[in-house]
Amino acid sequence: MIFEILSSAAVGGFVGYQTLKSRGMGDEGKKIARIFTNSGLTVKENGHIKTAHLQRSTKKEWGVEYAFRIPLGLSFSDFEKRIDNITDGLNGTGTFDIHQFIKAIRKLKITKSILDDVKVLLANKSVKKEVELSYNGLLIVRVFESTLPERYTADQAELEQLPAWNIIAGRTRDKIVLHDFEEHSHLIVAGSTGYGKSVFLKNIITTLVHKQPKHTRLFLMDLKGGLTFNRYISLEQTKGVAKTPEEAFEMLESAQGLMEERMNHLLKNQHEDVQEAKIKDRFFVIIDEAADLSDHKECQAIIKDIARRGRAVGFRLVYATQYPTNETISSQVRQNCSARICFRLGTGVASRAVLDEEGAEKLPLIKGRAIYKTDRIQVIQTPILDWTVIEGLIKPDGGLKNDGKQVTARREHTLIIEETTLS
Ligand SMILES: Nc1ncnc2c1ncn2[C@@H]1O[C@H](COP(=O)(O)OP(=O)(O)OP(=O)(O)O)[C@@H](O)[C@H]1O
Repeated sequence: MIFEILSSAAVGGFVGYQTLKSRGMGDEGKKIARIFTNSGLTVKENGHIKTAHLQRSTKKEWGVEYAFRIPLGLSFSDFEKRIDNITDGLNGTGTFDIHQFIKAIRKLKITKSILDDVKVLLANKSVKKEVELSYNGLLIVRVFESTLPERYTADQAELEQLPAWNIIAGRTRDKIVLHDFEEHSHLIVAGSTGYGKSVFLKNIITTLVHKQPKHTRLFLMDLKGGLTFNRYISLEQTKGVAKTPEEAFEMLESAQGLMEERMNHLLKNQHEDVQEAKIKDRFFVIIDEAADLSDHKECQAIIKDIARRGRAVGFRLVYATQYPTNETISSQVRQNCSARICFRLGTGVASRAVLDEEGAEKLPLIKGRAIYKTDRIQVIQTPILDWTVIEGLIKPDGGLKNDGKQVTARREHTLIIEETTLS
């Protein structure tokens, strides 16, 4: 089950116009307990009806965190199922803050559209708070005063601070979430068309190339025609860009050959993995629209092999698709991808094919809004890297702005696979 769930109803609300003053923290805590009781989250003990008991409430920058003790006989998932009751209860008319509303009205500029602006304020006056639930021995209810941003533009300073082999997965309301390719070697990226998969893949490539120019090696496969990776073709880190299943097969065979070579090297030197062997190079096999390879048995066999054996030898698989099903994402790939990033999907069935649970179909219609799943689940806004930022990191002609490296000449053919040495 999803540990943290956002109330999509609250997205887009005029959250800036309300504060906790409408109800004190104590009142709100009691109100949440009442919502629990009224929505049936109770047990009967010694003739008394009991629900979760409020242990503490803590004011945070982003809102208030409440910790409840769950009574024996109820579980976290019982409460999770009532997320909508909690959210709706907190956003009912009872939370309407007249003072804040008047303040908001005063802030309005007197223009022709003032009547419309007031209507919007009225329509949104009770759509304010977002709620997340999690469990750490206590039931944690986080009530947010601010919504997730609808756009998050990562800047160069943020990229510079990233630890090695980390990329920015996105941001929540209160923090930036990183994806660490050393910890979670393989990643599934899924989502309906137009919600941000390609932008996310570019974010991965740009960050890796910028941060680890000497040690990043890229096998790029774009079965949608090659446009996604167009600007990366000439990078010296790019070992090739495949655009058809045939080219992808050739590239995958080459990647598998290198993987085998590394495996033998580690075996010969009695190392368990690249970290222990202090081998710095990492090979990223990035496939955009991987569903187009799902019928290609030979490609599938190699992809599964990379997913299964790649981690120890420094191979990282990024498997992106807009058509997630049990057929397009094989069970071997799913089992070996300990991280998944899932943009909005059309159905709960599709969501289950990526996340092993529903949830992606309930994400709001916001580009870049995604569920990031590792050992926990977080709803994030993925970064959008402006081309000006990318071009600040990667020269337009394909060379890198790193260490005064030589600019690699643009290649004639897209599929060029080079030999490499262990380092
Ligand atoms: N993180 C983001 N934040 C804000 N807007 C975004 C974000 N990611 C993508 N977008 C917007 O959505 C558009 C489509 O994104 P993108 O090309 O990544 O979609 P896609 O999922 O790869 O779609 P397709 O599968 O059809 O290629 C982008 O051009 C951009 O305007």
